[in-house]
Amino acid sequence: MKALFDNERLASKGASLPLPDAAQAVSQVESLDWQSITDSLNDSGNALLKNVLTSQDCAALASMYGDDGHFRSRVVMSRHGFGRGEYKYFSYPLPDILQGLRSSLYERLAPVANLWNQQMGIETRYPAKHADFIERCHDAGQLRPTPLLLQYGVGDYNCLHQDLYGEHVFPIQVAFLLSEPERDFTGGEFVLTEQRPRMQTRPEIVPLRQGDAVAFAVHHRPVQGTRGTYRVNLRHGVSRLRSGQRYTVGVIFHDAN
Ligand SMILES: O=C(O)CCC(=O)C(=O)O
Ligand SMILES: [Fe+2]
Repeated sequence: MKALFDNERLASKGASLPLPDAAQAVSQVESLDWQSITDSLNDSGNALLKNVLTSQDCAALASMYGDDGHFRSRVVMSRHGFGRGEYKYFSYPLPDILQGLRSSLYERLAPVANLWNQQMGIETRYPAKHADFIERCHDAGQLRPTPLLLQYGVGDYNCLHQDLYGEHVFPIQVAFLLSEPERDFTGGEFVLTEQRPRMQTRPEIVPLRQGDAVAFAVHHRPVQGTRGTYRVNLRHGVSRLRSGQRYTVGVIFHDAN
């Protein structure tokens, strides 16, 4: 339980650890097996990205929670019926590690997003570079950064939802687990549901460890059926924490109105 108390102490004091270096995290992203991640996204709408962040990166990111200089706003989930727990949206400029992860992940995911749109008969195509997609968001008035840091304590949970913030949507997002299951917290599973036309909803738990990430569909994805392609509707959330404290970083590629 030591790490938990360290996190708690840091968060409550508002002390941040030294900022992690972006270069190592980006090279970790680049060394992942993107063919198998792409296959997993196409087959099941989500993919596990193992060991992207070191435990030091995770501790440094979680410790930012107490330092309001990094954030543009704070949301207490129970006030909005979103669940229980809270989160803060980062402000621009993002910490280097998040800026680096956001653009390197985008470059790998954009081809998958383009294939999905083609299969779903959606005309939108995504440029190769994240900066060009962000310019499209900003030109449409979606100016506010969406990457966020979430904090859960005992009894907290995140209701099933979709992170849509305006007309422009990048259809895949990524969440990083900063805490270690069974050591720092119990419960608190990352949950995905997939609603298929005229069928019952399919649940899935993604078994994340500290430093892992999950890439998943924001709202729809194509599924190949016997009579052609159909669209399924996805939501994600977090089951109730039974004990401890859990931090995550969410990387959403579109900006918000
Ligand atoms: O805390 C989590 O695992 C889920 C976070 C989330 O909703 C998001 O990253 O959009
Ligand atoms: Fe979310």
